Amino acid sequence: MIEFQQVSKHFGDTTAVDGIDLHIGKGEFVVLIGPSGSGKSTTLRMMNRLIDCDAGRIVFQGQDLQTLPPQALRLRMGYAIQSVGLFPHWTVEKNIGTVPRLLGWPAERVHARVQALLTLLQLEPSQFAKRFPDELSGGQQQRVGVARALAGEPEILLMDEPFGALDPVTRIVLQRELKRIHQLSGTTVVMVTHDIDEALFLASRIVLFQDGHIVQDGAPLELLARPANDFVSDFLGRAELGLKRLALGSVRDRARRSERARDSSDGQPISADLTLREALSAFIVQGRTTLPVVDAQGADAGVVHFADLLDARA
Ligand SMILES: Nc1ncnc2c1ncn2[C@@H]1O[C@H](COP(=O)(O)OP(=O)(O)OP(=O)(O)O)[C@@H](O)[C@H]1O
Repeated sequence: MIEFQQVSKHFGDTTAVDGIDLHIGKGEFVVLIGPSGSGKSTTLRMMNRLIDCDAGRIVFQGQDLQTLPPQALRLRMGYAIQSVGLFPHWTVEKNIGTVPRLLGWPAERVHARVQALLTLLQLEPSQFAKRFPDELSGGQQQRVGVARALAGEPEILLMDEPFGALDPVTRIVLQRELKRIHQLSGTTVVMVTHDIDEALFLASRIVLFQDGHIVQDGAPLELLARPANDFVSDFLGRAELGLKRLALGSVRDRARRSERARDSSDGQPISADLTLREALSAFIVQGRTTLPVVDAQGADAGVVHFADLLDARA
């Protein structure tokens, strides 16, 4: 899909990105993370040529990026940023339809796409399509920003701190939506974030930057189980590595289906959808070492034991 070969970028005396190699495959959800100033945004902006690299080569869908005109390239790539950047004098509908119109889609197709995206992002079209950006909350504006980035059916979705300015509750709701959209659409996503829990929740792969270099690149569990060095452990939160690992697993995978709770004296049932970290919390709150499990419909789904959390698999 997109490949960086020994790519560097300098701003005067500053080396923002220093000879990185990175290959992002179709359908991946890659999160770029690292301390402030480590080169994440520069790397992302080189993908849609908001910034051009000054050494190395970037190949997109088999073609050298330098041979692709930036305007045409950006119509093939969705881009969502923290400040959203909606056009203030355009309705939500017109904002979301920007790229499809530029691509020359017929009006009915643009309209249908906008309606579908509003629904996907849980903004009721009859309520929101005709509103202007200043008639929306911050979270709703972010949703419109994500819908606009997805509107032209991009080959790749680039996101720079898309949920940065949101309160923690709205942020988690939007993370869940983005995860669902990624699973449904299979769109390749590259996202920059500062939030390690957001990265662990969303990423199929995490790329950790330090001083313009990639220090580690792998699946979330791989980073947590085998951090490459002390910097990686510290960045992931050394004291909480175990808890973060638990957050990657779900009760569904550990429940003993053949066991059954006798009655409510065996504890308050927990949902099979909970993470193992949430289950740990439930064990502590209820003061028990086994808990009944129920599925999304509330039906009996077995029992989970405290000891099952210690299983090294996630
Ligand atoms: N347009 C620019 N002009 C000069 N220096 C720049 C420019 N853009 C980035 N830099 C420098 O390049 C380095 C990498 O910046 P970049 O924005 O890629 O980091 P980042 O990891 O995204 O940081 P943050 O998390 O703070 O957004 C920093 O030292 C930054 O000051």
